[in-house]
Amino acid sequence: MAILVTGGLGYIGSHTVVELLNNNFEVVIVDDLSNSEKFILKNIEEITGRKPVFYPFDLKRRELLTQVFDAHNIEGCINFAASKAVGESQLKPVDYYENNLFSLINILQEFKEREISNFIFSSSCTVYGQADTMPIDENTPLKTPESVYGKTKQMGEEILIDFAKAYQRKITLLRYFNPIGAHPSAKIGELPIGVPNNLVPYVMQTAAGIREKLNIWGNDYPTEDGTAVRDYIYVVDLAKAHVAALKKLMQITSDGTVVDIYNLGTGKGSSVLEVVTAFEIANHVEVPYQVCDRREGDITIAYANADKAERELGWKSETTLEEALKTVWEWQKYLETKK
Ligand SMILES: NC(=O)c1ccc[n+]([C@@H]2O[C@H](COP(=O)([O-])OP(=O)(O)OC[C@H]3O[C@@H](n4cnc5c(N)ncnc54)[C@H](O)[C@@H]3O)[C@@H](O)[C@H]2O)c1
Ligand SMILES: O=c1ccn([C@@H]2O[C@H](COP(=O)(O)OP(=O)(O)O[C@H]3O[C@H](CO)[C@H](O)[C@H](O)[C@H]3O)[C@@H](O)[C@H]2O)c(=O)[nH]1
Repeated sequence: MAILVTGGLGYIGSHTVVELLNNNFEVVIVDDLSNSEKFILKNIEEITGRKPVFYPFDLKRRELLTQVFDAHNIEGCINFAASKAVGESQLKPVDYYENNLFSLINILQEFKEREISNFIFSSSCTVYGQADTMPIDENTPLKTPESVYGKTKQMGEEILIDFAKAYQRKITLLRYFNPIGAHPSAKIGELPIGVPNNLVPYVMQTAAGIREKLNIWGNDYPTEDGTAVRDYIYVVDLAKAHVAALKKLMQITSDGTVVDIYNLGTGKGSSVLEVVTAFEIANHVEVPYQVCDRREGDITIAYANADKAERELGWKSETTLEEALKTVWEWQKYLETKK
């Protein structure tokens, strides 16, 4: 019996594969390497001493996916594979809908035909938009996301709920807040391909001298220091939540529909300036910055109420912001050795 992990060589996927292997799951990865690199597979093997099965192809190729389901006894899927750049999604909407939704539908067709259950979906707190109250729990009303990327997440959730209801299957939607950090071994982390859009990779590259200055997008928000607030969750903690969610889903033996939804965050909001300062203190480096206009589409504040995950999955975030930011710097040093 094996778990299919799509996008398993990507940032969150690779950390989750490590946790799955450490928990003795058999893992089958499908990843087309569109936003990841093959050396991550070797490093996963070095960290865990175990070898996941790996297929390098695009999930939109249904016939290849069918062969994977024929070859392995798949009993569940964690679906990370998706395109995730918010700005790019506005410029290439059709490509984003195609990649994020066709991939999902192809997997669900296999599930449907083979009576497989246990599906875990990577969703995002972007489905809440700018929530009216903080912290954000799972009952906070959803808003139409600003970006095409966000819409693919909301549509993905709806497709999965309909799938679970119609075919009596078990699904879990995990809404991540802002994942950061790298594995303590510094052998896997977020690959900086091109100019980073996200805060922490940009901070990392600025500290390393790859970027001259961090642009802080706005200091006129109605927050304590004027910069926007997010909930930064350590990626290894996030990976562990997937294992907990999968175990819970697999333990449910009764036939029938199960739709579980969990917010995964720390419960604590940090401003952009707080992240910059924490990075400097944790790593004894300087992060030069300048304040610029707000970035279009950004919200003011988002942080999670993750009590439901603690109650029902026995999971909670354990790593502090400073600890997580230390692993970011170790990862940057590792990347320099690979040049
Ligand atoms: N990183 C975040 O801030 C964040 C926040 C919320 C939700 N998410 C979601 O979590 C998931 C994982 O994010 P990540 O940060 O690890 O991204 P990532 O880009 O590092 O990983 C995604 C992986 O999927 C692969 N992939 C993409 N399209 C594919 C396809 N059609 N066929 C096969 N492989 C394909 C890529 O090569 C990559 O390795 C995504 O669904 C993302 O939308 C991420
Ligand atoms: O160079 C930068 C990059 C970011 N920021 C600021 O840092 C904060 C965090 O920005 P990120 O881009 O790291 O994260 P977002 O919260 O904007 O978006 C991320 O989290 C979302 C969920 O809320 C989606 O999942 C999305 O895919 C993912 O990129 C924002 O206030 C942003 O304006 C800067 O000031 N400078």
